[in-house]
Amino acid sequence: MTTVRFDSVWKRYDGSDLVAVQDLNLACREGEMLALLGPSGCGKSSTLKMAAGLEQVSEGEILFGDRPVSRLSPGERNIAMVFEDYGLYPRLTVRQNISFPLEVRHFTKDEIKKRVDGALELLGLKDMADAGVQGLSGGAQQRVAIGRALVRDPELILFDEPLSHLDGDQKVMLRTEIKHLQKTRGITSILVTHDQTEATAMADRIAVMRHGVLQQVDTPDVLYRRPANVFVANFIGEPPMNLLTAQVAGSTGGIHIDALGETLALGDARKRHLTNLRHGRLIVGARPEHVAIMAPGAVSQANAIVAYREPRGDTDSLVVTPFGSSGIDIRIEMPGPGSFRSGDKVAISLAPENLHLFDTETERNLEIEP
Ligand SMILES: Nc1ncnc2c1ncn2[C@@H]1O[C@H](COP(=O)(O)OP(=O)(O)OP(=O)(O)O)[C@@H](O)[C@H]1O
Repeated sequence: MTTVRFDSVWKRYDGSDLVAVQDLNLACREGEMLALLGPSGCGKSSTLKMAAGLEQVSEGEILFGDRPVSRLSPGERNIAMVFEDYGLYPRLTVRQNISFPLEVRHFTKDEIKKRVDGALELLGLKDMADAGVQGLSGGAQQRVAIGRALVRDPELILFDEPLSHLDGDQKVMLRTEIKHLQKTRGITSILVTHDQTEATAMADRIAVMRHGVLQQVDTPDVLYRRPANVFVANFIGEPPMNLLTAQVAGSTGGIHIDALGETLALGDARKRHLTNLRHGRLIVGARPEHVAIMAPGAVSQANAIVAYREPRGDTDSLVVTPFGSSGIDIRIEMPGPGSFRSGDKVAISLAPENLHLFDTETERNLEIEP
C-alpha cells in the first residue's frame, strides 16, 4: 500500500504539438480508489501509463510514498495492472494465469499454492480453476485478471477501463466486487474510466480531466453538489445539469432567467458573487430533479410544453420546452409514474437555493474560490 503523487507532471508525445497532460498536481491517498474520469483524449490513459512506467514523464515527478518513481522501469514499481481486454494468457488455465506472476518471481511452490488458492476462493473461481480461460465469460476472465493482480500483493493496482468490454449485468456485478475487494484489501488503486456511473459507483474520489487539464478532484457527492465549473457540472450527473443563460436584474441582486422570463431572488450571502460579471451575464445550472413542474392553475400559469416523456418505472424523465424560447430544452426528473404527457402545457419553476451560478467567460462556479 502506498500513496501516489503527481507533482507538476506534464506529458508531451514525441512528434506531437499537443500537450496530453498539463501540469498535473494530484494525489491518490493510501488505500483509496481514485478514478480518472473524462471524455476520450482528456489525458487519463497517459496519466495512468506514466504511473505504470509504460510512458515517460515529460516534466515533473511521480512519487509512490516518498519514493520518486519516474525513472524506474515498470518492473521496479511493484504495481499491478488490470486492462480492459483482460490481458490473459489464452492457452493457460485459470490457475496457471493467476500463478504466472508468482512463478516468474520464483516464489516457492507452497507459497504459490497458498496465494493462488486464496485468490480463487476470494474471486469465486475455485470451480473453474483448471478450465482454460478462453471459454470463460468476459466477467469471469476479468476476475481472473484481478486475481492475477491481487496475488502479488502489489503496492498499487491500476485499472484501465476494466469493465468496458462487459455487458450490463456483469458490469454491475463486477464493479461491486472490485470495490469490495479493493476496500477489504485496502489496496491503493487508480481507475481510468470515461463512464461517470462507473466512477461514481467505485471510486472514493474522482479526478475529472479535460484536454489534459485536471478540472476538479473530490468525492462523487461534492462533484455533484458543488461542481467547480460548467464542464464538471455537465459531465457529472445523468441526465446532465440544465444550463441556462441569465442576467443580473438591476441592483436587487436577483437573476433573470432568459428562457423562463422569470426573475429569482438570491439571498444576500450569494448576491456578492454576482459583482464584476461582464455585462451582468451569467450561466445558471439546475439539476433535472430540482426543476419543479406543476399543472397550470390559479397560482401558476403555463410557461412550457412537455416535448417528451420517458417513463422509467419509479421515475419519469421529461423534456420540456419553455414558451417563446427557441431551441432550449429543460430536462426534468420526477417521481414516476407521473401524469404529464407529451403536448401538456405545464408550469415549471426553479428554486434559487438549488441553482448553481457560473461565470459566462471563464465557466467557473462563481461560489467556489479558484
Ligand atoms: N502514443 C501517442 N502519441 C501521440 N499522441 C498520443 C499518444 N497517446 C495519446 N496521445 C494523445 O494524447 C492525448 C491524450 O490521450 P489519452 O489516451 O491519454 O486520453 P484518454 O482520455 O485516455 O482517451 P481515451 O479514453 O480515448 O484513451 C490525445 O490527444 C491523444 O491523441
